Amino acid sequence: MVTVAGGALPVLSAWMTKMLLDRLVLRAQMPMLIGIALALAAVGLLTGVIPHIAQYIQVEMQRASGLLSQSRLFVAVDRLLGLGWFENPRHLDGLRLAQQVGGTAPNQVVDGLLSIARSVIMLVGFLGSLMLLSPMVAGIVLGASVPTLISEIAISRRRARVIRAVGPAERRELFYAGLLSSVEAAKEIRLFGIGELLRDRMLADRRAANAAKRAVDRRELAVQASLGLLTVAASGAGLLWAVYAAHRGVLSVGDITIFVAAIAGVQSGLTSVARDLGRAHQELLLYDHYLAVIMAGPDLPCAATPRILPELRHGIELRDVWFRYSDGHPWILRGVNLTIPSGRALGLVGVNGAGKSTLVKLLCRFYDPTRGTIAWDGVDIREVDVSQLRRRITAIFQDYMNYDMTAAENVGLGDLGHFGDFSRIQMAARRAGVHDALIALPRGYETLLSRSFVMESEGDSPEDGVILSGGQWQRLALARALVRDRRDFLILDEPSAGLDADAEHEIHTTLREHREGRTSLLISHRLSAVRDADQIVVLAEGRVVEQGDHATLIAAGGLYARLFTTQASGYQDGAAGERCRCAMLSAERPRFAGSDP
Ligand SMILES: Nc1ncnc2c1ncn2[C@@H]1O[C@H](COP(=O)(O)OP(=O)(O)OP(=O)(O)O)[C@@H](O)[C@H]1O
Repeated sequence: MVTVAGGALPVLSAWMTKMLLDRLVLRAQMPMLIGIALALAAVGLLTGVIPHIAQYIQVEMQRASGLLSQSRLFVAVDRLLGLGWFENPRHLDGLRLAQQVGGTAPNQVVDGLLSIARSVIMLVGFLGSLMLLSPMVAGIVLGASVPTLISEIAISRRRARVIRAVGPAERRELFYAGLLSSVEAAKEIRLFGIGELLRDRMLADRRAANAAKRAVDRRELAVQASLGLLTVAASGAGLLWAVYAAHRGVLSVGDITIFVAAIAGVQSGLTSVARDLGRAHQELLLYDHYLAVIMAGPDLPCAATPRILPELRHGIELRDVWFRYSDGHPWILRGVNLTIPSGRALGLVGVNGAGKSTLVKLLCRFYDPTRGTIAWDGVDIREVDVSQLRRRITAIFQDYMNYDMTAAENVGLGDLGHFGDFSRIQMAARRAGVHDALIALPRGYETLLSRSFVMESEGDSPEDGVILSGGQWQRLALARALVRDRRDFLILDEPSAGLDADAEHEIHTTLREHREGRTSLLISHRLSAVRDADQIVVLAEGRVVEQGDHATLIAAGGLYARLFTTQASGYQDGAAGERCRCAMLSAERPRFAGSDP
């Protein structure tokens, strides 16, 4: 309705102007002239109001489709089960473009089509008027617009290509901008004085993106300018013909008015049809990125008929597990065989880069082994539903998250089924030794752990948020793992790396009690923390090189014994401490039986 009116009103206005002028020349009666003038004013009023109504409807539609597309996009992202997709820069570029166009493209296309419909209605009206006055001029003006149409489509393709090509630079620019404004990076940026370097890189990326876009703009400008000349020449010729015809008395004064309006209308109608078609075409090309994310297949193979995952009774077994992150990467795990018996604690030890956290990622099925299998009571974990597997596991990861949410939410996220269960949250926080610190916060457990956001609903001032210390954050992450109670398998990847000596001792005592009778995997560089484990596995260069309980491994005098002795002596005196540091550094490249001599 708004579209039809938007297209028809200019034509109506032109015809009414013609009528008015012709009646004036013919000295028609005053009431008739006033009637036409009033009708013309009403048309003018509608012409003024309708664009605002159209604008309102357009923005409202944009909001609705933006919400829908954002929701669908992140449902699709959340459906991805593994981590591999998120480590692929092409996917991340695609995701950014998808976010950019997902909400706007459908609207832009609909707007474009409505605008084309409006222009076509106006075109038909003016072209019809022009045909009545001079079919030849109508043909010339129409013909002159064909090159514009073709060039708009070509430019829209080129623009879509450029938007795709500058994606990585724009994402890097966002990354640098994020660093320059993030509180986490602020310390290093200031101390190392790297702000200028980051800023220069950010601006270089922006300049590169701008240069690529400018090249298309310039091309468009050149093409449009030359085509504009062609159109002006065509309409100028038409106007000359009209003046000549009026001079000969073939056209009236009113005819001249409508002729001028029709030429301008046809030209602007054709230009906007070409422009809208080009834009809609460009949006559709970019919309492919949104569809690619929405329709992405599963990133991990899913069993057609998943097997039921039983409660863990016997154990988790890795059978000849080989893994590398991609064909181009080196092997990280090389034929690992090990069993985590049900109800027992397994300690996993190894120098930096040995593959411990990678093994954790495989156990949670963030990746599948490249070769070999991981079996849960004999069932290959690839044959069960991933979410079922993960429901049976709880973990604190080495690179745990700090959420800018309240303290209670930071813990409660560990078990969404009991998200609001404050007594459970409190119990987990007590176990993790962070309860006292949380109740001492300005709003206790309801304190927002952020200096980046405020709780607007609570009317907080920006100064009210709190940032915890590193060790407190770590305890909170531990509480998040512990609130997820009654799970079959507990993974603790460096749960005490950021804790002071007392806290570490206290946490490990608590965890020891908590692990009692549960199946757990404990990874720690502090060997005193793993010495109580039922079995300790030493991983080096992706292989299990030693296995046994603490006493057996010490007696064997291998890598574990060396690391343990070095660490223990480091606590005894300064000189030994220095030896310890050197030994730990040399342990970066361990020597063990069967390795380099
Ligand atoms: N996503 C990844 N893509 C490619 N390589 C990776 C990835 N994650 C880890 N690696 C590589 O895998 C190797 C093992 O890393 P992993 O984090 O498993 O070691 P780790 O034994 O846990 O070490 P640390 O004791 O330092 O935590 C390292 O060489 C690392 O560079």
